[in-house]
Amino acid sequence: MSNDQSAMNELHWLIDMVQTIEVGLVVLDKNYNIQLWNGFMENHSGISPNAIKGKNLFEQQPDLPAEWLKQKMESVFLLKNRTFISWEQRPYVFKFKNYRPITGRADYMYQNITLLPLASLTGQITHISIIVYDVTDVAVNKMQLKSMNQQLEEVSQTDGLTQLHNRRHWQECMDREFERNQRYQDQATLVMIDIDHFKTINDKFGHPAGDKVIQHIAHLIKQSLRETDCAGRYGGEEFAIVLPKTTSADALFFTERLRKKIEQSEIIFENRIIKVTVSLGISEIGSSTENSSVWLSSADKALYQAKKNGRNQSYVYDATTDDKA
Ligand SMILES: Nc1nc2c(ncn2[C@@H]2O[C@H](COP(=O)(O)OP(=O)(O)OP(=O)(O)O)[C@@H](O)[C@H]2O)c(=O)[nH]1
Repeated sequence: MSNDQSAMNELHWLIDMVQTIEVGLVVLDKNYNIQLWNGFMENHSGISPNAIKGKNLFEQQPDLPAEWLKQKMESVFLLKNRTFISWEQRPYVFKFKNYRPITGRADYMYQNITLLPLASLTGQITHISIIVYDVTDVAVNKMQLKSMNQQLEEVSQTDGLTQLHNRRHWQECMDREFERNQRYQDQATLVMIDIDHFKTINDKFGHPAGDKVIQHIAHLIKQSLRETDCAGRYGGEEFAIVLPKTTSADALFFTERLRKKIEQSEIIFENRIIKVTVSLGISEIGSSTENSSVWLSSADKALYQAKKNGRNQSYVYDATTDDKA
């Protein structure tokens, strides 16, 4: 075979490969007129190379992000460097429908794109190539994994019975708020809530009824919170709330409103009416609150005092009478 024949064969093979490869290939001149549009592009756009050749890309594909893409291509022409566009930066450039059955959850094909400067025989950059990779499978897998990790993280931070933060995560919230408070010299108050005579409820109505009472209280707590408040189930029938930017006087308004709401509410369990009350301990960060453990224990002392004073009430921690509490 002569050299000429061999070169012709190679060219023929290359053209065949360009047409059938599972990657989109487009060549444009400086005016964005299409010089090459391979089989992949035809299959996904429904437009044949013959129909589109010589025509302006942006007129033929009106869904393209024209200004943004032109800017990218201008810099490729200017700097003579290739540019890479990831699906994470922009899910797709060409709006091609996704037909893959496994990745049926994605409406459009996710794409990685390379913009490649093409030099003429004289070394000038006269054309640009757009290479389109279908990365729908990778993108969908990655997004599924991310959403599963988010769900796992949420589950690991949530109390199963009440959907409030669990103790560990709530404690992280409290530590963070304490540190923020120390840095900005702000106000913050901690509230501990305990259901009164809960053992009696369990004994009288049974453990499932007790669980329903816990859920009911958690629901009323959630209803009363602001976006920035952080509430958790601290123990069996004990709840804890961090109220950022709140003084103990303001917290007392909050706890009394919540306490009355709980007192006035009823839980129906197997056609029986259960009524409960709660006791609440309040502690604002003050000069003697050395660390978050001290903050927590002062709210606990206030709660103890509320119980001691007869239950169904709020009690504000007072550092000056701490010994007596
Ligand atoms: N149903 C149910 N009961 C729980 C759960 N966790 C803890 N308890 C029960 O809660 C009761 C707590 O009782 P105590 O700590 O003695 O206090 P109390 O009866 O609430 O009385 P005071 O707090 O002094 O008003 C115990 O009987 C625990 O078994 C839970 O998840 N579900």
